[in-house]
Amino acid sequence: MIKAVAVNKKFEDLQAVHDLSLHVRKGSIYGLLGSNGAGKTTLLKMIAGIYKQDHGSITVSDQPVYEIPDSKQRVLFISDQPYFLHQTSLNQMASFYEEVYANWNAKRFKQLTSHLRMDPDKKLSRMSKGMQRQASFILTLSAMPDVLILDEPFDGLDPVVRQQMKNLILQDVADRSLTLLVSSHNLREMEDFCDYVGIMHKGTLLFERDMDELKTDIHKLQIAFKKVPDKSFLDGMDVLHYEKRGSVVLCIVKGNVDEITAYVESYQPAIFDLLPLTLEEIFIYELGGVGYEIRNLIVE
Ligand SMILES: Nc1ncnc2c1ncn2[C@@H]1O[C@H](COP(=O)(O)OP(=O)(O)OP(=O)(O)O)[C@@H](O)[C@H]1O
Repeated sequence: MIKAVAVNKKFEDLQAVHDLSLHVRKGSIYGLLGSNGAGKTTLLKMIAGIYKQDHGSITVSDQPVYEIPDSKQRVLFISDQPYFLHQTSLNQMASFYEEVYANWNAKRFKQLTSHLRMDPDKKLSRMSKGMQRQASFILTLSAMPDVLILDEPFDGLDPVVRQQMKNLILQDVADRSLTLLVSSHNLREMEDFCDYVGIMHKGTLLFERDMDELKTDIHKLQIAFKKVPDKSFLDGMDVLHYEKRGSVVLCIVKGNVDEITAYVESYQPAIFDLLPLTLEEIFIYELGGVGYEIRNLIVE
């Protein structure tokens, strides 16, 4: 659905996005994580057709977004700073959206406004930051996009509204295969919300993976032995990290659960636990030093 290939973007001397390729499948939720200044917003704006890339190609449903203005009907972007026309209310913005977006759904607009208990006649500039953000969601979801691009969308929302917004999005993903690309610093929130995750660092994509695969492919082993075997024990597994504390061995390994279990049990451990890792732990072990740097920056 969204394909970026070898994309570059420079601001004067600063290479904000460097040779970046990314693929978001239709009907999936792709979480773009990364430290401050990694280039997430720049990339999202290029995918939304707001900036033009210097090199490389960006397509949505095989059409180049920047060159084909019609794609702006289907690809909508909610920025981290909501923007509304001067002195307008939600109802007035809705009239504007109705003129611009061919798929505008007035019934949905009314339902969402009432569901979120928003006053549609109140001036948006007099609303709180969180309410303005909700107004952006209402307008954007009522325009019925095929692709929604969100830049740190949940910042400034209280936990109840945060969950309501996520539920609305999930409903559109399930009902009409909405494709979502969302940037965030909040690793824990993205862990539960996304199907795919990509990590940007200094303008490049370090890592792009399916969330389920990611979690089923890497494990933490805690093994207590009566007599700890020598280090050749590790040679039979793909070990990312190893620690020995007395008779207890702690390993982070990649691979198939059944194969790892059979291998460890052949050494007749006294106690053996195989545990899942959090997304945060996976980054740290998979990305080595960069993982530590990212963890410090992107976890709340
Ligand atoms: N319009 C611009 N003009 C000049 N430099 C820019 C512009 N927009 C972004 N940059 C620079 O490009 C780099 C990437 O910025 P970007 O906003 O894309 O990062 P980000 O990952 O979204 O960061 P954050 O998480 O802090 O929002 C930064 O060094 C930023 O200063």
